[in-house]
Amino acid sequence: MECRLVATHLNVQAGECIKVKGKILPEAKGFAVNVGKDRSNLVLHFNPRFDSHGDVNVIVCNSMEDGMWGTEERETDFPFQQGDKTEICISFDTAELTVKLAGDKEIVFPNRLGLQNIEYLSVEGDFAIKAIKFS
Ligand SMILES: C=CCO[C@@H]1O[C@H](CO)[C@@H](O[C@@H]2O[C@H](CO)[C@H](O)[C@H](OCc3cn(-c4n[nH]c(N)n4)nn3)[C@H]2O)[C@H](O)[C@H]1NC(C)=O
Repeated sequence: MECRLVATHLNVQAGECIKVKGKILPEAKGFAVNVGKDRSNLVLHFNPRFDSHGDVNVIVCNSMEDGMWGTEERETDFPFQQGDKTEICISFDTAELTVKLAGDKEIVFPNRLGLQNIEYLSVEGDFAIKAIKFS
């Protein structure tokens, strides 16, 4: 997937929120928002798939530790449409991450790495970023 943004040396604390706002491309196959310590240690790979890797309209969440993927968790309640504007808010504590989506939908994913702060953010794939907000 094409890398759209990489932010490093962040210091996002538990309870704070990372907001990613943008537009899903009209012919999107998928996009991903990754947060963690660095590119090889992701506490969350949040990957909506419209049609990629054999998945259609599925959100795949996973972690990565020392470059090795963990076990995927999949969500088929899919609140995204190709061509739409959308906003994703990621917050976390030492136990879990919460991803707030459109329509008051939430996805909770375990903080498998036990991270107490987030230093790394990347956005990949068919997504045109409008704004990134840390609050
Ligand atoms: C059925 C047997 C094989 O399982 C498939 O195995 C594929 C390869 O691992 C899985 O796709 C990967 O799933 C990952 C999340 O678990 C990622 O979405 C990965 O694509 C994005 C990606 C990121 N990165 C990456 N490397 N380093 C960093 N920071 N990012 N490398 N590839 C995808 O290529 C794919 O989701 C998985 N499918 C199932 C149903 O399990």
